[in-house]
Amino acid sequence: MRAQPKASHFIDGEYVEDAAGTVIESIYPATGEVIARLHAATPAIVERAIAAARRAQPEWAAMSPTARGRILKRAADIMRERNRELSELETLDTGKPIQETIVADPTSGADSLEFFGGVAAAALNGDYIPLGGDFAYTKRVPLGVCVGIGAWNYPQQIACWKGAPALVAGNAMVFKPSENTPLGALKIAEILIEAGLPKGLFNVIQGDRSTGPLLVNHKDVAKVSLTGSVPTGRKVYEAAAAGLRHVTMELGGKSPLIVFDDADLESAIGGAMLGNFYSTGQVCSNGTRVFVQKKIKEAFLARLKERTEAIVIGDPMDEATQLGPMVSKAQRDKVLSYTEKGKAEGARLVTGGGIPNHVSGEGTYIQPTVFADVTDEMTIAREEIFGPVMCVLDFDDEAEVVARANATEFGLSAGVFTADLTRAHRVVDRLEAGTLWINTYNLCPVEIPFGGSKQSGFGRENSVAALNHYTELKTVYVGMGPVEAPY
Ligand SMILES: NC(=O)c1ccc[n+]([C@@H]2O[C@H](COP(=O)([O-])OP(=O)(O)OC[C@H]3O[C@@H](n4cnc5c(N)ncnc54)[C@H](O)[C@@H]3O)[C@@H](O)[C@H]2O)c1
Ligand SMILES: C[N+](C)(C)CC=O
Ligand SMILES: [K+]
Repeated sequence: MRAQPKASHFIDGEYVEDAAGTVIESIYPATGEVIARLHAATPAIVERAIAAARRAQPEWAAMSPTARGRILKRAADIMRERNRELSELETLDTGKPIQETIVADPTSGADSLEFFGGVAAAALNGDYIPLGGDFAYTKRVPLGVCVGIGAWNYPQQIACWKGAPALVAGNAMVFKPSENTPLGALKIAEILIEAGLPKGLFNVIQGDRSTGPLLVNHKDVAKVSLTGSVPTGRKVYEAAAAGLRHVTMELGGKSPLIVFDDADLESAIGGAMLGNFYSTGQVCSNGTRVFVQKKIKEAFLARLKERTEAIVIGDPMDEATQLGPMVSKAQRDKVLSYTEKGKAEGARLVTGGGIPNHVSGEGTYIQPTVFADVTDEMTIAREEIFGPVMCVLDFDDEAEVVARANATEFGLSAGVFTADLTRAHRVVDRLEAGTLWINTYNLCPVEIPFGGSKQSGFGRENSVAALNHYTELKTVYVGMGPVEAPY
């Protein structure tokens, strides 16, 4: 098997196997080939990982932030040196085209390690609070053992987006990747050790929805950060609440992307395509409800159809390929069931809607799909599809579109394309979402906070804001005079 790691788990600085765990296979979605066969963590493996994290954490927390950051920055450098190898692994594990992984996946992970490594020295300070003669100060202290649970769309990025802030703040982490994409996180764990991270601080264990609860319910776990769907988020939040554990929830969405008739048409279409077809539509923040103002609707659709039909679908390892397969057959079937629902509920199919002929076979390919004349009540306009399916809705005026854009339980992201900057800022101010874009879409550099509101979750990843979610404040009041008691 061409991507078989040394063993399933990485605990306390080394690869560990326990063949008693149920088998997890990583399948290369382009061909159906099994590229690695691993085992889910048994309860004994979970215990071992959490015990290792617990043992290693206090000494790590006692180091200076600068010293911790130096190790993360070294790991970032190693990731960049091995970008090709890591990108190929990410492509094998996810099916995403190498054209994307080579610029977006390990690179974004390295950005996170570099950013948190760099800001640590300045961003973990406390405050001094003068109180007349007395004073107080605050310390920003780590939480302890943190659990990270990942989705399958950005395996290496997710491992780093959770691992980097957790580690630099002085925590230890046990990370469980998605059972669909188990490989990338193991490489990150290896690289961190090579960069000088003491053993036990970043552990990776494999498993599925039955393994997750063993971590979330564990008495020694202080925090859980999940990237996943809303239903999983509810379960994990509930389990974490029983132990009063901290949580960060990066969940799903059905984000609006609003195109006003004064927008630059090519840019708006490009933004809408990136926000629906990148990573074969498997992006949480995608702008899947594209609201186009009526005057430009037909021009928008005609050009969108032309550009969509020119997308190169094929072998993900070919540099020319722009759209790879979906991560799994189950996910493709789910997406196809939505395209059928779209047709049945009366949406106009502009392009796509099925499986492309020239790359069929075992590969889980799907056509990039555009529906027009979508109405707010249709299933495809309400539920997260998580595939390359764009819904185009039309609107007359600003107040109407803002109300309709907000009429969803989700609140991850939103976008506005317009030449009128006053309107752009007014509209984003009214949109209910955690991350918003004006005249672009889906850009998530590490410098800016990312996360959702409403049912899309809470807590933020990236930027200095993420450190607040991996630390808590300790307040110290210092009395400087005699204690005056009334008795
Ligand atoms: N907001 C974000 O940053 C973001 C990023 C990527 C994906 N997503 C969302 O993730 C979803 C797709 O990913 P997915 O299908 O892997 O999601 P999922 O919810 O099925 O699984 C996510 C992870 O949770 C684990 N899990 C499942 N049930 C669990 C439980 N009861 N306790 C603990 N862990 C459990 C899974 O094994 C997996 O590792 C989409 O909804 C997408 O929008 C969100
Ligand atoms: C965070 N992001 C948008 C890169 C990937 C979410 O699925
Ligand atoms: K896979």
